[in-house]
Amino acid sequence: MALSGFEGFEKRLELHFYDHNPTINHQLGLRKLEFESIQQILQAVQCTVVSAVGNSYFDSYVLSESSLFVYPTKIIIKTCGTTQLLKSIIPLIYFANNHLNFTLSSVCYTRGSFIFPKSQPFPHTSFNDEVSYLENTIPSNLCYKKASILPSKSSSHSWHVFTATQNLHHNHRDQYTMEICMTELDPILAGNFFRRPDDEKSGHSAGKEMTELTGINEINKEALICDFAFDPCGYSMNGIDRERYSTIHVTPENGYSYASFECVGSVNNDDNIVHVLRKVVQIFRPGTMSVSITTCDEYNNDVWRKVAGAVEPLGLKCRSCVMDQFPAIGAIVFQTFSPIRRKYATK
Ligand SMILES: C[S@+](CC[C@H](N)C(=O)[O-])C[C@H]1O[C@@H](n2cnc3c(N)ncnc32)[C@H](O)[C@@H]1O
Repeated sequence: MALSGFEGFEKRLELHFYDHNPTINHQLGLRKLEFESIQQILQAVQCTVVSAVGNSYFDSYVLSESSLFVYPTKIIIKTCGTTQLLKSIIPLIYFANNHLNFTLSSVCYTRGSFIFPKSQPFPHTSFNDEVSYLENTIPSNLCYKKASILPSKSSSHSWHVFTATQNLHHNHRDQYTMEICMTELDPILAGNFFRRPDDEKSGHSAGKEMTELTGINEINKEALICDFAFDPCGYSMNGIDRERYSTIHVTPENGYSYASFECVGSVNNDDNIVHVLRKVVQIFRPGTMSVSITTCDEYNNDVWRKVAGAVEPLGLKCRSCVMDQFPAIGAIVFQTFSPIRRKYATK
């Protein structure tokens, strides 16, 4: 941990691969990578697996610093603290290529603004360094590239995005990814993510207790939840529901409290966005919250209204809203919110 405090803001990488031998790899694809290979990739990042669970669609790992999801042709890896996430790219490409004959076809890197930027090691020392590292690391077939910082009125919340793809075809037209970052959590609610001293519980059973006490289990009642409570505080969970993941990570320490929520969903069922946003706000009551939604261009025209309409009745006000387009990835709408008054509405 940095001397200043734990860096909650995660770095997130989503990598898509092209499978040259779909008949040999069957439907498992990247899920066939051996656990030793995954451990080597995580060693480069400097984190470890805390627990793992899978279903017939994908494998989900809770990490010492956040989460990893492995689908047949897609990997999502999200890490916080002072981890070196971008160092996973070279071993990932190596294992996917040499063990499975997969080729990297797209990269999407996103992150918020670090609370302790000076504590970050290379290549996370600045967004410029991250972009240079990415450009020097990814193969040349990923020729459609874009780097952008989506600003907000609050200097502590801006959204850093780098994308690179090998073609302009949009693969997931009916899917959205929602990434929520929250700071200045309500101190009483943040207290739910501290363990009682000498509780003698395992990280798993203490995590399960936090999941139920806070209502995290009600965000998606269909999801299988893999949760973990750190000692003396901190919480991580992955939810798996058919082909969809969700994930929450909490750094509850006062002064640099932070929580994140991320999920994927279908644009055809966007009522879910409203339900999820409202639950998340009620669990953390943040002082500042950012919401980033990535999806196909057409849908994003009115998603910002849906997001604002979900959280404004709870006492939050939209302070900024920007949109940017990325080749093949789609549009990203980035909004920030803070309470109208210090006190939240109770409904
Ligand atoms: C790994 S968790 C959740 C990560 C998530 N990205 C976040 O910060 O919100 C981080 C929280 O757990 C605490 N923690 C306790 N032991 C830890 C450990 N061994 N590794 C990482 N975090 C630990 C940190 O102080 C922090 O409050």
